[in-house]
This record gives sequence, structure tokens and C-alpha cells, in this order.
Amino acid sequence: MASGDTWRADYLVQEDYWMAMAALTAKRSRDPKTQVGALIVNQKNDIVAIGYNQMPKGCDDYVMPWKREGKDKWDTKYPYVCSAAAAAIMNTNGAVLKGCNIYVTLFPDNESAKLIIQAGITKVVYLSDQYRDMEMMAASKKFLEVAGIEFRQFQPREPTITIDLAVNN
Ligand SMILES: O=c1[nH]c(=O)n([C@H]2C[C@H](O)[C@@H](COP(=O)(O)O)O2)cc1CO
Repeated sequence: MASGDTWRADYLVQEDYWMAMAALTAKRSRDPKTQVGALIVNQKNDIVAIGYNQMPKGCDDYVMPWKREGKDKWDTKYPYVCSAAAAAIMNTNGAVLKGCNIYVTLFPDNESAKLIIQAGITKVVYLSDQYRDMEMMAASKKFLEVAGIEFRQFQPREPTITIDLAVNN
């Protein structure tokens, strides 16, 4: 076979593509510290939802606090921000999430894990686990285990492809 007739080997494999899409989506976030992206695929490998950490729709991001610390917790971003997983789960255009997989650039916290479980998502693939030492992450892992949800850290295909998955964390 002439070399031009064969398919190229260095194409972006499916899982690398999904995580790269999640990482790209993270770049939409206005969070000054940590941008997170999430992408949900169904059992047919169709992308059904994407999301990034953002203030709830219709709330003016510019007037909401994006601070990590303030005079009290209500003066920070934490009570208001929607996690990337939450944004994706609420952004399905009616797709059914039961049996879907979610690709997230940061391991989901306990609040995100609740939604993942309730949505019927069955697998979580995450890129970074940078907050692994926080109690809420232990709670989240426990939750996912009890609910029988598979979770694992993303491994890009080696060695042919390197994708710039750097997120601004
Ligand atoms: O699972 C998550 N998903 C998610 O979208 N986030 C968002 C909420 C905040 O906007 C940001 C975390 O901010 P910080 O790194 O400054 O604590 O990431 C945070 C977590 C916690 O892991």
C-alpha cells in the first residue's frame, strides 16, 4: 500500500480528545485562580454536555465575588460558584445522563460528586487531583465508591501524542 493510502497513527484518540476538550472548556472560566472544565459523553461516545466553573447563569460575573478569602465565607466565591461538573450536568439540552461518563480537569468535590451520582453518571475520569488532601475530596471519593461509580486519573496515550493540557491553576 502506498504510504498515502494508510491512516495516520498520530491522530487524537477519543479519550485524549475529550480531556483536551474539557481543558479547552476550562479556559472559559472567569475564576482568577482555578479554571475547571467538564465534558460528558454517553454510551455511544457522543458528547452530550460541557461546562466550566462559573457563576449561575444570569448573575453578573463581574459583580459576584471571585475571592478565595473575605470577611466571611459569603464574601468569597465558594457559596455562589457552580462547579464545572454542575454546569455540565445542568447543560444537557435534554440529553439523558444515566450511564454517561464525565471527563473533568479537576477531581470533583463532594458537592459535584452528589450531582454526578444523582444524574446516574457511571464513570469519572479526572486530570488533576491537586486538592486530594482536603477532607471534602475524601468525602467525595467515599461517595463515589459507595455509589459504585468508577473513577480514575486520566492517562494520555503514550508515547506518540503529547497534548498541552495545562490549565491555569
Ligand atoms: O470539583 C470542583 N469543580 C470545580 O469546578 N471547582 C471550581 C470552584 C472554584 O471556582 C474553583 C476552585 O477554586 P480555588 O482553587 O481557588 O479553591 O474550582 C472546584 C472543585 C473542587 O475540586
